[in-house]
Amino acid sequence: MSSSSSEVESMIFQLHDISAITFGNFILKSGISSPIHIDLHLIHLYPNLLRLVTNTFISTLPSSISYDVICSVPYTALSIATIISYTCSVPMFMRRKEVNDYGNSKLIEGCYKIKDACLLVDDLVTSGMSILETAAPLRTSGLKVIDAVALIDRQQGAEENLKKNGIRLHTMLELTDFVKVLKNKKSISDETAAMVIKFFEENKNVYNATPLNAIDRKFADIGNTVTMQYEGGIFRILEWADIVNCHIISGRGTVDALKSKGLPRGRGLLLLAEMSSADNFAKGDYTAAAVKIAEEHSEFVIGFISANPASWPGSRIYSCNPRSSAV
Ligand SMILES: O=c1ccn([C@@H]2O[C@H](COP(=O)(O)O)[C@@H](O)[C@H]2O)c(=O)[nH]1
Repeated sequence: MSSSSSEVESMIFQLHDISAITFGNFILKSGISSPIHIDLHLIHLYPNLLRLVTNTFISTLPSSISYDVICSVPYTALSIATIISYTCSVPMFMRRKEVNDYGNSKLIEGCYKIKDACLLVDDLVTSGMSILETAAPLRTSGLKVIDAVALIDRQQGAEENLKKNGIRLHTMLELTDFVKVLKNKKSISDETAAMVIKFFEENKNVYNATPLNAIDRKFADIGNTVTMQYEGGIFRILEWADIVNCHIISGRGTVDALKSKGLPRGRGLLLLAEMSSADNFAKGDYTAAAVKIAEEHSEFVIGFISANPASWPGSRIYSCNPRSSAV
């Protein structure tokens, strides 16, 4: 069974009525501002609408994809994924955004087997970053992540971004269709509709336009301390910094600790392999140790800070001069 256009239209009007579709000026996760915003978490307050949304989702799931387990992108899609799991009798597990200091401290909750094909479920995609942030720890845990489904596509680069990262995106509805339906029924003015359609025409790829945030924090302490420095304090670096850097003077525990927090969020790390100050100790065996640690953490360490990268093996993906302003 597939959803009729009248069911889809009814869903769009109800979403608009409960202010799950709003028009104004909103900053998105990708950093861009948008004249339209969708808040699908509101559907949890309206059981009939939740049923309509999840039925639409289930009836439009492509029959071509095969999967053993499903996992939601935290957290709005969690209830949608739960209902899909229940209705289709497919096991589900959950990926947390953060590991709690209490309880079982698990990042991934639920049953799965290594090499299981996992279908990711999201409510809405813009750049596709949330799906990638969810896929990274699952892949590290041995799951295959090849397909992702989302109810709404804002058509702003997610499909291309995910394809580059080996994930096929299947979406049910496009956000511009919402605008057209609301305009046709005079629920929004022609001017608002025209402004929003123009915005989408001019912002087709927010992923490529999104700048990375980096901080020259140079973490150096033991694991427990850098964990607190990374996620806590007044700066809450983990929340916003895509790339951080660290010394390896305390050993690989520093990198282990940063990775445990950063990798699930799709963050990256640069290791200080060399320094430029007179009489510094970051050379020879020290630099070689940095390379070894980087290789052991290759899914998280994206490169090095290095004074003379051409002079030693391993200055692979990205190397940045210690005096550079890039980090
Ligand atoms: O109108 C919107 C736009 C975005 N969201 C939330 O953002 C992520 C999707 O953004 P990506 O850039 O694809 O990561 C999605 O999970 C939404 O929760 C939104 O709610 N409404």
